[in-house]
Amino acid sequence: MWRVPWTLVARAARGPRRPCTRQGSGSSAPRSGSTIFALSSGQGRCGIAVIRTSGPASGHALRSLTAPRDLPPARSACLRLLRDPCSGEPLDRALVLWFPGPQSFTGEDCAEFHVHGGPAVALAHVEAYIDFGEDDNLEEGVLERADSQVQELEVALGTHLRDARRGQRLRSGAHVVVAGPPNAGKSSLVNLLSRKPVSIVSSEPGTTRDVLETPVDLAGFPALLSDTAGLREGIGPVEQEGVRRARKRLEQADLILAVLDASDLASPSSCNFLDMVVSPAGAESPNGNRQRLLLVLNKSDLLPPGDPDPSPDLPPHLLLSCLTGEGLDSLLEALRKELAAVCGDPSTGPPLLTRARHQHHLQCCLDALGHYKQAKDVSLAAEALRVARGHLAHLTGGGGTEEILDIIFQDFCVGK
Ligand SMILES: Nc1nc2c(ncn2[C@@H]2O[C@H](COP(=O)(O)OP(=O)(O)OP(=O)(O)O)[C@@H](O)[C@H]2O)c(=O)[nH]1
Ligand SMILES: [K+]
Ligand SMILES: [Mg+2]
Repeated sequence: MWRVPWTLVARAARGPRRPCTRQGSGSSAPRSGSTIFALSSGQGRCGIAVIRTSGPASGHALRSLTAPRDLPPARSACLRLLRDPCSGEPLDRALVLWFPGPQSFTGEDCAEFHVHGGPAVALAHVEAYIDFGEDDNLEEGVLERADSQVQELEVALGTHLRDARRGQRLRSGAHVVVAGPPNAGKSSLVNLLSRKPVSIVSSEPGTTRDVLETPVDLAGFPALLSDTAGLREGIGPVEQEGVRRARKRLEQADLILAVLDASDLASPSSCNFLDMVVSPAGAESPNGNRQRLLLVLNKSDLLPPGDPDPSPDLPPHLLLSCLTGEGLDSLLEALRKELAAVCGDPSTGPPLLTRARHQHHLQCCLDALGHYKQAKDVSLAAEALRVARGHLAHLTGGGGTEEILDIIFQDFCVGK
């Protein structure tokens, strides 16, 4: 909910339906051609919402909402009082920007409105009830409205917080663990993906004994790639420790790259790895998550020609030859899809919380909203909202006491 109704910007962008009687608006009728408008800030509730218009009526929309002042200088942010173009009623004090075409993102005339919203308006409703509850002018259902807005805010914050880990992965890198039986070509794959000789490669099974980490750019995503010891039983104490560490690393993986030797799928170590690592990853864990895993059948160059898939019964898999590089492009494409899901794709998904500070304040805000719901007394409920607002203000810098009083007088016509 914004203090400037969205529909008003829409109406202004379409041009006036009936003549405005306000004096000195200076607004000229829009030129022909359609003007579009959209909320261009992120999804969900926010302290400031940005509404953008593009098209010939943008200048008209901006002029009529900021009348009697004229258009701000091009491409400079200006603070303006926004008013309902017809009634002249003040709506919000907002930052506005004017981008005359063709020097704009779209090439057309564009305008931006940075308007207030969010917690100050939820909180103002409750405070109005406390301070002016006896007032006949106070609208019915104010508290019910506040309750439902708190509920919406809770849902939106919960969604953002669940995204937090994805944001952290995007910043610090997803943990991608390469695992498989001895000699499957795990180290060869790590070297291929990191484009440098990170791990020793040899024909001797049990070459890699410890976890070897290397930061890499995997299909455009930052990742921490770990090479691990081949998983097998009946070995000496040093290799056993390597296997223990490999298993531990597998538990922490955001994505497992499971490597098998395509020419050796029937061996006990391959079967054992399929049973112990690959099959369980397909099953849902008690918390409803699935371990992400890409199954790679390496050494495809050793397969007899004309036998494209050595094992159609296996779970979905990719064929690869680290020796020839065949299948690498398909693997990178599969990695890109998996990592976009793990890290979140910043170009398409909701805004990601990449900072621990953001996460902390959003969690505290969510806790305070929980206290609001439990509060038996309306003053305690308002105090909980004040705390919630304080945490959000750390992120947005808005929603002060004056702003709240402003909304009380504006929305509820009290004291008049
Ligand atoms: N033909 C063929 N040989 C490969 C391929 N990839 C790896 N190799 C060979 O397979 C052997 C084992 O490779 P590594 O990369 O050391 O295998 P690993 O899984 O790391 O082995 P451990 O660390 O001992 O568990 C080496 O001789 C590699 O040259 C491939 O695609 N084709
Ligand atoms: K080896
Ligand atoms: Mg190795």
